[in-house]
Amino acid sequence: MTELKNIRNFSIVAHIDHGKSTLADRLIQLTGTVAERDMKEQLLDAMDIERERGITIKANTVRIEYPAKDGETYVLNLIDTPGHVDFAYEVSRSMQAVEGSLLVVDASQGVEAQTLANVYQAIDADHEIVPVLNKVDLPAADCDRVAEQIEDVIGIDATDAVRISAKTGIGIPDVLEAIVTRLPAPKGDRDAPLKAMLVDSYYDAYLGVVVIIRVIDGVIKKGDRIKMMRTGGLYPVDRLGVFRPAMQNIAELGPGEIGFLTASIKQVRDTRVGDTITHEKKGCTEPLPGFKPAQPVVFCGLFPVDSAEFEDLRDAIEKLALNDASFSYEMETSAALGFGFRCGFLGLLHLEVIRDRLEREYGIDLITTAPSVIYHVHMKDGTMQELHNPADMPDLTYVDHIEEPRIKATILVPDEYLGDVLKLCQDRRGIQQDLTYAGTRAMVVYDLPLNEVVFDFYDRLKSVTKGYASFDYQMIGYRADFLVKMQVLVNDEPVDALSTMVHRDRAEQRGRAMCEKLKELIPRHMFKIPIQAAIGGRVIARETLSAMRKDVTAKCYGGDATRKKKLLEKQKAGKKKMRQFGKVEIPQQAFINALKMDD
Ligand SMILES: Nc1nc2c(ncn2[C@@H]2O[C@H](COP(=O)(O)OP(=O)(O)OP(=O)(O)O)[C@@H](O)[C@H]2O)c(=O)[nH]1
Repeated sequence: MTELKNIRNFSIVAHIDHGKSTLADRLIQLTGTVAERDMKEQLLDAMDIERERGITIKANTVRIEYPAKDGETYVLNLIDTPGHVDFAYEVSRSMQAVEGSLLVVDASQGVEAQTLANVYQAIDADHEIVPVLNKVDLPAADCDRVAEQIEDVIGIDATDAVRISAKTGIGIPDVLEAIVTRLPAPKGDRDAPLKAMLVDSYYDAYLGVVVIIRVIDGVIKKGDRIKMMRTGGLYPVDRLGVFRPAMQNIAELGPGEIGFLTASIKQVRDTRVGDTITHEKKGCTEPLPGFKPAQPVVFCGLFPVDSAEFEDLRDAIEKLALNDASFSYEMETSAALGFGFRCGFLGLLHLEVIRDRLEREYGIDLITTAPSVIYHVHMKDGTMQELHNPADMPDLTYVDHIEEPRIKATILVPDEYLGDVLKLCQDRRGIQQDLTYAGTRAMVVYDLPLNEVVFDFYDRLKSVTKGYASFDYQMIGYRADFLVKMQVLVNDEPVDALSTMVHRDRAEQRGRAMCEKLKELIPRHMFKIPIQAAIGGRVIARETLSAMRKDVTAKCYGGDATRKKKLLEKQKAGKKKMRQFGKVEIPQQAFINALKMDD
């Protein structure tokens, strides 16, 4: 066990491509955690395993031993954090598990959108922050300007920013010294009852569920019987260890330490990020504050393009769910799409990640239906139903009112794009709460319906701001509004998968846009296809996709007029038949693209 004063726990925050992974590799290499000649092999190994098992190894924590200039040897624990708003809760938990952050900024680029979102999380967690200017080897690097920018925009002192090149190795020893001298040691009480935070967990094919923990107080040993305070689960600790970065067993973990345990836990679902782990007997009484169970907020249907692949899809979804507690699913059938699953996600990125993995790793072509949020449908008899799928909307005569989830969205944007951002938020039924400036960046806070954000808000925001806006949100609760279910009828048949909930005032506009889009997206058939949007029984928008005309008379060179007429009549009858029974083929991308609004 390491003494508290010789431990430093930290994370690295950075914008994509600013060099976070390269720096982490360098730190590991320089401290001999991995012998030089093993370096490549080690990293490759991990990737192979990842590929082989078809899972992402989530545990990106590593323990480094560093003999500092003061003659003492320090244990440095690095925790990697996911970098997207969907995982904001996971990020905030990992941030709680460490005392400091390295803020890596590319000295040739400067502070960018994600730098801000991530660094504010670190500030919220009361971290000591060491700014690191990376890529000083590049001719375009301008450390003084970027240091000034960090001070202006983020408001932290950057006079002592460490200047490095993670690529060539310049300055890496200074980073290690800065970690030891500028970040605080953790606090904790060895003699208090065990209190540890569950930071993360993942499924390993050989070891089962591996749980990453940060010990706050007390000591955990192999063989101890532990209790998860939120879920109530009781387990004996089979194995205790640290990542260096390969797994290494260890006899005990004390206050301030970060490591992993395995305890015959069957599924990742049985572990909850942010839970408090203590001893079954003589445990601590108060769990750690701030625990929030992962709650899916965005739902959509996933259907196989080829219905024969339904069983494969089921297998794949079950496998993914084992490793992801925040993802939920249940079977669903749709008249248009057959058998599939209604799945719940933490947000849109999460949805995309899962969909991508199903397609790429499991080779299943999918139809994704319109994402939806959970509505609260208040019935006239005083009861409330949660609506996850617009297709399940109860009969309106029994409905009193409908509430929708709202979010508080914080957007940081260079001021030249502010106008576009305000317009976008306004278009999405946003209510402005705040507008302030930090340097040349504006920070706007909006109260927005989640419904208006789940679809393509983030894409639109990125496109109107050329990628310079950062966006973060939190749920703030439910509020009633005039919401209706809009159905889409293709060839007079309602297509459930295209049903959406919309605000009544926007329904016509949305309906029209959707019908126009579908007209472009559905290929012509041999018959005429009406495409309609309707609320209840009332059609509010309509387009007609004209038929592909097959000229049956073309073959009758000359010939007499009656024969031509006969043939045309036959064709008409045939068309009628098809119109009646005809099945319209709606291409896969139509389900998603029809909903993209061009504002
Ligand atoms: N010239 C130069 N290139 C660097 C330096 N550090 C990193 N790079 C390069 O920058 C690119 C991004 O580096 P990564 O370490 O993958 O960045 P990251 O922040 O981890 O990016 P993500 O993993 O995508 O979040 C890579 O091509 C690196 O080789 C540096 O000091 N100098």
